[in-house]
Amino acid sequence: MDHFNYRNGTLHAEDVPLSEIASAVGTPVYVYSTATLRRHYKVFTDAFAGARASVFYAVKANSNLAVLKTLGDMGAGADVVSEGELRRALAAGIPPSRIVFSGVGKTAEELIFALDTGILEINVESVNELELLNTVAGERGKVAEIAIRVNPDVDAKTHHKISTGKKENKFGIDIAYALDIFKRAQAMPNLAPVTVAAHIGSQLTDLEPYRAAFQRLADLVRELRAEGIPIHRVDLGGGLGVPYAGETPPLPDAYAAVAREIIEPLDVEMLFEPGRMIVGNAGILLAKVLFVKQGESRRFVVVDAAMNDLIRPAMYDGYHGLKPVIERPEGTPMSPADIVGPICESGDTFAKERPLPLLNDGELVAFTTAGAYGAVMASTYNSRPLVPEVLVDGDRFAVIRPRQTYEEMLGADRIPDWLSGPGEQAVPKLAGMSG
Ligand SMILES: Cc1ncc(COP(=O)(O)O)c(C=O)c1O
Ligand SMILES: N[C@@H](CCCC[NH3+])C(=O)O
Repeated sequence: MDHFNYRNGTLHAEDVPLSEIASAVGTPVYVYSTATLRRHYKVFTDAFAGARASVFYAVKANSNLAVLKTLGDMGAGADVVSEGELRRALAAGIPPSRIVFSGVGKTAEELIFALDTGILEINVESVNELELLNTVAGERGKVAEIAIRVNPDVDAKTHHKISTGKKENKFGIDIAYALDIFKRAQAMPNLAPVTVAAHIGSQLTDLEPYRAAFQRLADLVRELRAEGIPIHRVDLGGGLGVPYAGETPPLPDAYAAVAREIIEPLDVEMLFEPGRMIVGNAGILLAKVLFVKQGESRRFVVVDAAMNDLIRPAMYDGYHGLKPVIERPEGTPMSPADIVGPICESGDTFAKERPLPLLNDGELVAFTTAGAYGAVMASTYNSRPLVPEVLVDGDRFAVIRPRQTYEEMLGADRIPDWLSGPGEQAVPKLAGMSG
């Protein structure tokens, strides 16, 4: 359930007409609903009521500070995957004790920053990382509590680009090596391996892969304990899917029931890292139709948003619903249309042959379920400035990230002296050219 609904014939975010946001901020613009954010966080945490469970929101899904603060104020922790995300979580007021650091390739600088910050734990994903962390922790006179992320070799049955728990994926330590590697970690003077972690993929719509993975983790915990390694937390990752196109992902209650059934008997604290499930439906991308172009065989609707603003359709063939901001009466005839952006690539297509009502030049449309992996994956490809983000709360809204200006975008580049010296022409020489 979200809070983007038609009221008086026009699409609203909570109590604010989207047309009002477009007039104030322009398009394209991401719009998020506080009520949906809060609702989804609550539904997820309620599913674990009475359990020893904590939620570490996966910052990568939407890292805007206002979004982090909204969730952090409700008690959410943060799962971060870079120093940048760690700094964001801290800036939003999330205490270090509620932060975990995942990721397959952390730098020494990032590990040091995490240690100095005193976060809850670092999720280690390779032997080399164990050694590096042991060294840097030793240099700082610390014993770091760590999780070891294992790869349980389970097929998450999701898009291959976002599946992370199969042997052929780069993530975690093969579960077959886990016992040995936990023992090595245990023997390192500056590490305390206390957590078994896994994350098998994103946008899961089936509980069975979770069941299989959790079972393997539970077996591993028993094995580790039998070897004297005192595991007291299990980090079960994130990945719960959302309905983009009529999928019926498991509800948090059903997901929680599986986790509780398999993990609770171990008497450990359960850590969860949901991202998309919390923010996906809490955001839309509001855009304007520039031109409707009738080709010989296709109707193209060219909008002012593009793949640089929302890359999911181009990258994962991701589906996002499209709603005209002005509601159409029931029974309005539909005909297929391709929704495309202005970028010079055919991949800049949001939807192909999507049944849609007639759309008019200049009218507003909303791409739905764009709160997760939308703004965070934006780029300035084709020198299109990053689009703004707006947060709605009831009948008020605030710009939580302004539109990048052309000055900011161009000002980030530097022209070296040798191109801009007096009397020189700023034409780079081809490699290998003399003179
Ligand atoms: C380690 C880790 N935790 C949590 C998540 C959050 O995933 P999702 O947004 O699918 O819940 C991800 C991304 O898939 C991840 O890599
Ligand atoms: N970016 C992906 C999800 C990646 C999950 C990262 N762990 C998507 O939009 O579906």
